[in-house]
Amino acid sequence: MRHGARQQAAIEILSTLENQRRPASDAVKDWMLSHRFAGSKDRAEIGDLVFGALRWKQSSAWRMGADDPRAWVWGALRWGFGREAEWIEQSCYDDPHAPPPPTEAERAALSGATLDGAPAHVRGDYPEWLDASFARAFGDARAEEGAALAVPASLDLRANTLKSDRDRVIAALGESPKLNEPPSPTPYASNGVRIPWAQGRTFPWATEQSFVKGWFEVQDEGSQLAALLSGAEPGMQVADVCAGGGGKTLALAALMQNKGQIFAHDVDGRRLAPLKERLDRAGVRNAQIRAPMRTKDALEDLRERMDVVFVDAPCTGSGTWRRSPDSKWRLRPNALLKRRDEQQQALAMAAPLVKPGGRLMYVTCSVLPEENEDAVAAFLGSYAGFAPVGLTLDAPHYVRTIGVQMTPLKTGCDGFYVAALQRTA
Ligand SMILES: C[S@@+](CC[C@H](N)C(=O)[O-])C[C@H]1O[C@@H](n2cnc3c(N)ncnc32)[C@H](O)[C@@H]1O
Repeated sequence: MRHGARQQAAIEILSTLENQRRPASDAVKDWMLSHRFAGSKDRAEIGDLVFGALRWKQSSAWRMGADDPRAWVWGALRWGFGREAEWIEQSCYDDPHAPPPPTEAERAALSGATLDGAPAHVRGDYPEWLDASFARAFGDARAEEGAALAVPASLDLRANTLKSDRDRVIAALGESPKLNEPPSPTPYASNGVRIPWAQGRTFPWATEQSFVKGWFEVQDEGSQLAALLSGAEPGMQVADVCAGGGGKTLALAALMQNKGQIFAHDVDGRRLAPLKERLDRAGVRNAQIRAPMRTKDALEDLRERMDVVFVDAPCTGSGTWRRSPDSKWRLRPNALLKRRDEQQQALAMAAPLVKPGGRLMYVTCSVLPEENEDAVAAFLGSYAGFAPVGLTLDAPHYVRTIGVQMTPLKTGCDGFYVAALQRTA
């Protein structure tokens, strides 16, 4: 396929999404299945175009003066991926399968449109209904913060110190012919490895020998820093009560060096399914998976015994919009309300497990104050015996009334919020 045909494919995929509330990745997959002639390079570039269109949808619509898939795709090409207006126009003339060439108005927009006078939610490509939340979180920097949440993200890995170390992971991956350049250390997390985003390329990390041997896990640097901030150490008793697929469990277990005990639980037992295999591959020997039980509290015997209880709370995921740009447009106010309820339930489940003097960690991959410092304040309002603890984060971040906030703009990782509470009574 030539560039024009790829643009047309992206426009078609985005048009089908217009009437359906489903993940863009599903629509891309469906299109690929029904267009078997598309090669791997086509697939990668069409995927980038679809996601790019969604990343910068509002700012593209503003600049192009039209809010439709054609405007979003060309907006992404022009201002997201930096293609010249002439290149875009020429790609339409070169190819019978391309979209009709730009009109006079479109040509003028592609060569000279700006975001002058656009409101913050348009400049920052985030939903208008979240403007008050973004203003609370970031004030005048909200458009810039939103824009940084729209840019494609690097692939971050965590070297697993139970089996390897960062230098060995970098050396092993550096030999891969599938990478343009060797990976580098992430700037703040001690075991982080970063593979920069490259247009039209996805790195098939799961087939790397070093992955199969358990040398690394895929984990954003912000998530690694959240685990480090917990203070989990060898010999401790730790409960990860929102363990899901176990990204944090694995990071916490590595910090514990197989000494002490880590308990992984989730209210949804199905989410724990991949964990056993992941723990085995990573060489973790001190983890117990505690699936929920129908008639009994699966965590009953852990009450008041834990040094650290980690709540990686269910949230909107607004801090990960770089990785799933369509989710920002699918998010609705009632989903935020639901997540806020779940956050209080998760904290209520976690609190009784903390021993006196122990720590309750509350973490989200969100930038919205409602599910971050507000959630912690609401918990503190109804539970006596916990007090916020200051956190030392050696990376640029926002300090909140309680806890710390990392963002792509400030910290260079996904938007993670972390708070630590100590049990005082
Ligand atoms: C952010 S995800 C966890 C991700 C995981 N810790 C990781 O690092 O891979 C949040 C988890 O909280 C769980 N959870 C806990 N309490 C919940 C509640 N009351 N309602 C919904 N989900 C809840 C969800 O099932 C989900 O697996």
